[in-house]
Amino acid sequence: MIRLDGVSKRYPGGNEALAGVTLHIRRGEMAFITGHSGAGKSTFLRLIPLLERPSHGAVIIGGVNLARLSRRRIPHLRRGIGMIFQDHRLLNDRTVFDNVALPLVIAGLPHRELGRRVRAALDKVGLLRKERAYPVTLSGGEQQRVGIARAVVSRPPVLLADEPTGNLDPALSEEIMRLFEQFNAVGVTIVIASHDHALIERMGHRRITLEGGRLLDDGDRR
Ligand SMILES: Nc1ncnc2c1ncn2[C@@H]1O[C@H](COP(=O)(O)OP(=O)(O)OP(=O)(O)O)[C@@H](O)[C@H]1O
Repeated sequence: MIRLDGVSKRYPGGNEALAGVTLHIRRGEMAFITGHSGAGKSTFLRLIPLLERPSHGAVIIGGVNLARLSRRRIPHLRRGIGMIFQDHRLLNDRTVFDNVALPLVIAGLPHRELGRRVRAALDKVGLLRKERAYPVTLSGGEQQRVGIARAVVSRPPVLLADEPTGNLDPALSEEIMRLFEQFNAVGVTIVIASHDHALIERMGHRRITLEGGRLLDDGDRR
């Protein structure tokens, strides 16, 4: 599903953020990317929806080498990938409903269908009763769950999360991770960058460790 073949990434004027990374995350898998600050975790995630391009090597998503993807196919690639960020990036002047609806509005979904889909996504993250609330009135855990609802509302087959629990206490962090597991249980491929070793250990999924941009350890046991 997500294949990296000898991928290196050097930012202009910067050092090597990724160096010779080769790995395969299968369809329906749930994997954690871990490593110290600056190890290359965010860079790894950003290559998948083509927010960055590798300096060397190939990124292959669903059998498609992204280097050969035409510019007009990029929106299609991105529609298939839900992204979740540590700071959740919600629009504070819009309600929870409107935040979650945004990807569907951009995709031009008919209004009636939109309400049904937004409420289904809010229901999955347990926030149906908050649809009229504004993000600032919610707790940190609730805001993150709105971010997750927004990421899953168009039912993408892939979810990428960059430090989704970075601002949350241990109990809320575990709750968010269990939510990801529920999406994984219905077949969504999930990749989560996190430095919360204790939590990752408890979750017991594949753990991919980067160090200075290199693949230090790949917990792929298959
Ligand atoms: N846009 C950029 N321009 C230049 N250098 C960058 C850019 N983004 C990242 N880097 C550098 O690439 C390296 C890897 O960064 P990256 O953000 O991928 O690491 P990370 O493991 O996600 O770190 P953190 O846990 O702190 O977010 C770092 O040395 C960083 O400074």
